[in-house]
Amino acid sequence: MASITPLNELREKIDSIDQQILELINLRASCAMEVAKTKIALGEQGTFYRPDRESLVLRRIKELNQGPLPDQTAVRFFRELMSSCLALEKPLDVAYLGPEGTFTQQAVLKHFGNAVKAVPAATINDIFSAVENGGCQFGVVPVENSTEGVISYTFDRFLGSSLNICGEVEIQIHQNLMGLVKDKAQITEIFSHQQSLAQCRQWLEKNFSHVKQTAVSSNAEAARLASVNANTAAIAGRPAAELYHLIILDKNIEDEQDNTTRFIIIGKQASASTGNDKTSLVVSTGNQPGALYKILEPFARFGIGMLHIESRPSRQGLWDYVFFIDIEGHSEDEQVAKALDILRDNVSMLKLLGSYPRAVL
Ligand SMILES: O=C(O)C(=O)C[C@]1(C(=O)O)C=C[C@@H](O)C=C1
Repeated sequence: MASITPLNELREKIDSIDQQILELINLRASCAMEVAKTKIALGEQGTFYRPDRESLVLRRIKELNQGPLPDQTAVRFFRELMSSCLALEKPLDVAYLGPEGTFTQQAVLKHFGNAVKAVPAATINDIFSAVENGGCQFGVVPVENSTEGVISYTFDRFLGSSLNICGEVEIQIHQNLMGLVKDKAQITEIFSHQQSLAQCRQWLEKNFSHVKQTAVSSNAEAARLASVNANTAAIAGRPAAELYHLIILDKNIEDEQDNTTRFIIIGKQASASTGNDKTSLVVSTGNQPGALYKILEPFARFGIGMLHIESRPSRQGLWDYVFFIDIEGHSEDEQVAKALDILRDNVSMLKLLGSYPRAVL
């Protein structure tokens, strides 16, 4: 039999490694506190959080990682470590679509780590307002879902806002049926957010075609309602079931297995170029001939990939539209800046919503 290392010997080794790790993470934390002093001395105390730097740190960890821990695990550790370092510099308040237990709250924690204070807001409008009036430094709002398409309210709210997009995060959405009763035959009403009901449309049709469906303000609110109304159920994420002590009756009931929601981080500050960014903008052309061509041509000319284009009513006149566009690159990158200069001349309105690092996690 091959010789094995005694357990106590291995545990002594682990204890010693843990001690070194602890010393090192505290060394890193002290360094971050020094960074804070430097930022204050430079008059940059308004921008302790640096999305560009964070994405560079996380990407570097991914490149450096030799395993056996998977890249995603290594990155998650450093995500938490940086989150705690930032909290020593300046604790962040981040508004999200509450109540507790929503997918937007998961998005906050995935993007910022657990050391931020996640502040629930009742509506997407309230998230924008909380950031605009300074109650929270940042907000996280959903923009599109791979099954159901764009969250139009977020786009519309951006039109009248001066906030910037300074990051993005994606969450794979798994929907679950949950309730107080184990017997599904007793369920007379199902609560969920309208987006989630839509993401489970076929499943509901197959399993609960005669049961009343009620759209409510969030999945977590649906779970709360199911916890206080007998013979009802909710469709929501796992954290909502835990929060409201509900039994998961069916899991992963979304119609599309890759069901993913993309969220953006909104704030007052801009993010510097990292070499792996996206830029979001909104343009209006009026009803001129070749309008769409005039939008697309500058990007084609400078070899800039267009990731998304979406038209929305401008709310300025009947059949007048604006285009929300995501492109590759940062507005300060040379080629992107050139394309934007030309685009500005081609359209009646161009508003940059922000350049931000691509999601790492
Ligand atoms: O480099 C900075 O500007 C820091 O404040 C340090 C640090 C980090 O812990 O690495 C912390 C917070 C910022 O969001 C980015 C990075």
